[in-house]
Amino acid sequence: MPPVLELKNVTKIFQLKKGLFTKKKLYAVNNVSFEIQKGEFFSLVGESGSGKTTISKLILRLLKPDEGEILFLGKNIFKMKGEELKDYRKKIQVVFQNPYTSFNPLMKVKDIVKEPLDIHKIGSKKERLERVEEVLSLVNIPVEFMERYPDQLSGGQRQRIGIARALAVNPEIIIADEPVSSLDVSIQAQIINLFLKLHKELGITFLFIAHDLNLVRHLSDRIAVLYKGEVVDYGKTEEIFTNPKSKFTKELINSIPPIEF
Ligand SMILES: Nc1ncnc2c1ncn2[C@@H]1O[C@H](COP(=O)(O)OP(=O)(O)OP(=O)(O)O)[C@@H](O)[C@H]1O
Repeated sequence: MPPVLELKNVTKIFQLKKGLFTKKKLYAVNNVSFEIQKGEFFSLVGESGSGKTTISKLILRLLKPDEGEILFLGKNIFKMKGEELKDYRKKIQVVFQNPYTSFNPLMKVKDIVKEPLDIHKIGSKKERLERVEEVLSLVNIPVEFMERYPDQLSGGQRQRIGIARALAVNPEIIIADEPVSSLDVSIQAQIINLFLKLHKELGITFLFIAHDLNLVRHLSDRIAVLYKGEVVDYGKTEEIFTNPKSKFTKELINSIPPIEF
């Protein structure tokens, strides 16, 4: 079976204006390669500006690479059209960083979670609502919350709703882009434990994006460390922690105190 997702020598260049008539090339993502196998918890770690969000935008086809390929189950995502592209959009779901801004405040929880099922026309009206109940229970949100609006929820509850929404269409992979960085520290551990549970119990494939290496240590099967757009360390989590190749990864390991769960 091919990897769920594979990046092959992907480069993304932004043209920055330097002066009135001069431009400078910024290699936001530079010759990046990694693969994510089915059922794997894979983390992409790097400091601010290292290219993490650009990579997730490339995977979501919101940007096009200047070089390289991105393959989903062996198929080039930039060659997909029509039904194949719709299917790709269904199979790759995202949990965003900020649960305060990622939902329509006028939509009830049940409609927020149901929306991907509506968009992809999955199931009958009744089946869609049953699926909403099912995924809410997976993220430990009581069923009575279905009638609430986002501003009636705490930050942690909102992020659980975001995760339920991503789960609704039974995706092949979930991209979680810094999903706990806007939450209180006390809530972060709860949400991290939820990701761990979903991965262990349901075998969901994750691409988890974070700036904190120690945060992803207990979650990840494998990690890629990004520095200035390049992958400087890539491999099994414990190998990276015991034998980091790059100076930057060593600094990351030593600079941040381990998180207790
Ligand atoms: N549309 C754009 N135009 C020009 N430069 C951009 C654009 N998007 C990103 N960049 C630059 O590309 C580099 C990588 O940005 P990116 O947002 O991918 O980093 P990041 O690792 O996700 O950072 P953060 O954790 O702060 O979100 C940065 O130097 C950023 O300023």
